[in-house]
Amino acid sequence: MVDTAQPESFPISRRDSFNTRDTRTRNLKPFHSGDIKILLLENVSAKAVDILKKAGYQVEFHTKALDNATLIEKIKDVHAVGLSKTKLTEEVLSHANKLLTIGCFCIGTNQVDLSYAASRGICVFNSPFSNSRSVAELVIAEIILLARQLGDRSREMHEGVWNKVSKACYEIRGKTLGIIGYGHIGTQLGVLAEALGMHVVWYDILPVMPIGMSRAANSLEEVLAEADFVSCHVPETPETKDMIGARELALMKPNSYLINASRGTVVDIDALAAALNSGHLAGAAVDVYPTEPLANGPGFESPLRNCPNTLLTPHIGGSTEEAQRMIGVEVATSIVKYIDSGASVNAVNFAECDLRAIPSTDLTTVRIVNVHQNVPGVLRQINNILADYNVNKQISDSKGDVAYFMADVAVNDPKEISTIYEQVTAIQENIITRVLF
Ligand SMILES: NC(=O)c1ccc[n+]([C@@H]2O[C@H](COP(=O)([O-])OP(=O)(O)OC[C@H]3O[C@@H](n4cnc5c(N)ncnc54)[C@H](O)[C@@H]3O)[C@@H](O)[C@H]2O)c1
Ligand SMILES: O=C(O)CC[C@@H](O)C(=O)O
Repeated sequence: MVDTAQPESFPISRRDSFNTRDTRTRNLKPFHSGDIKILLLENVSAKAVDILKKAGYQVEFHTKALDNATLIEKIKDVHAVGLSKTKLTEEVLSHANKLLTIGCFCIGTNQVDLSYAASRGICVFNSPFSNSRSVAELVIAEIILLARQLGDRSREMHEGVWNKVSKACYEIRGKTLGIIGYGHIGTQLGVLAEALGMHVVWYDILPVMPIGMSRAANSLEEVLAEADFVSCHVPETPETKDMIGARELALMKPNSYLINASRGTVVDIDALAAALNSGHLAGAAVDVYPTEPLANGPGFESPLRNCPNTLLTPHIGGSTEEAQRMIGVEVATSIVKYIDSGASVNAVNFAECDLRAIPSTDLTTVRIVNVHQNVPGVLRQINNILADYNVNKQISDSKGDVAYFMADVAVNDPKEISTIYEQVTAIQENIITRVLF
């Protein structure tokens, strides 16, 4: 496979080009930083822009998503893309000639074709829990708003209608919260709900330790039958598609409430609208939709518009200053570490590998970073190439069909860097090879 990922400033052949800025460990770089181009979409945090610029990269920043044609044009020439909801399908990624890494500045990674990206040697990072607390706090607010019908009361007041009622308005103390998906967000939510006096019952496909007084249910159905409020916190997978449909809504207690701040595919929206309009459910809060607009503005359509006691928010579960700042730092740092030193720790579609840093006194060691097809015999070929060198350390791991390899190799003459690079790149199963020094 042809490797076009090595920036044009590679290879160099002068020993004085070894980077020795750090006094204790070498900062590895195979290229002039200015060659590295980063495309940032959808207004990712200014913190991320700072980190990527400080790394010396060229950063192109967009506040909004790009249309598909523009995205395809731009992705041809960049080494990293940062996004939140933009879809990077196989079709889009097939145009990426230089792309090394994708940063999802969010938790969900369902917008990227992860396995196709891996097959092209593109390492994808996300921020697995930086916005979990923000989502959990929003859901807590929604539980209280629904129980008190605050959405409807506020709308009526804005329309000039005074409507003081207490009928079917409740405290949440002593009520049962059912959590579907007891992961980062589900567990945070459970802790907050218990602090407000709620009972918590949850369902997860994994055997997770219950936190506080919460209790694991044996099935989804058990949660639906018991809970006054049901809140979904599962990822988008084939198994979670329409996980809450007409059957599941019918199993929920009369006058209970449904909350979905996970993914729009998890709840059948038409069935939910029917359950609200019939009065079976007393209310719902929805933050995510099967299809979502790419830009702010009018024109949002949904069968849920005008349903009674229904809170609709524009996918803002993780939209707080705190969360966006933390996500910006975490994902931008992962991108820099991957580009500059090959570390794939926290990758979602790659084996996670890292090697300890090279001491600043060691001016002869280079780092070989290689992505290859995970088939027998490739490591033997790589190690045959490295056989005449002193390999200080190496690591290899695989995920599915793709394997990742890193080795720190002492070279006698910087000219050998190009030789190693060319030989490893020539291996038939090679996907991407980089030499960092
Ligand atoms: N609204 C927002 O702005 C917003 C913000 C962050 C995350 N999210 C969404 O919330 C989802 C959950 O986030 P998280 O950080 O808690 O993820 P997580 O991976 O920590 O937890 C998800 C949990 O769901 C469980 N699960 C998976 N499939 C299941 C199934 N079929 N039935 C029951 N449980 C199942 C998993 O075992 C896991 O424990 C994310 O995948 C993302 O799509 C939305
Ligand atoms: O804020 C966003 O764009 C995405 C938030 C959320 O859905 C996530 O997956 O982290």
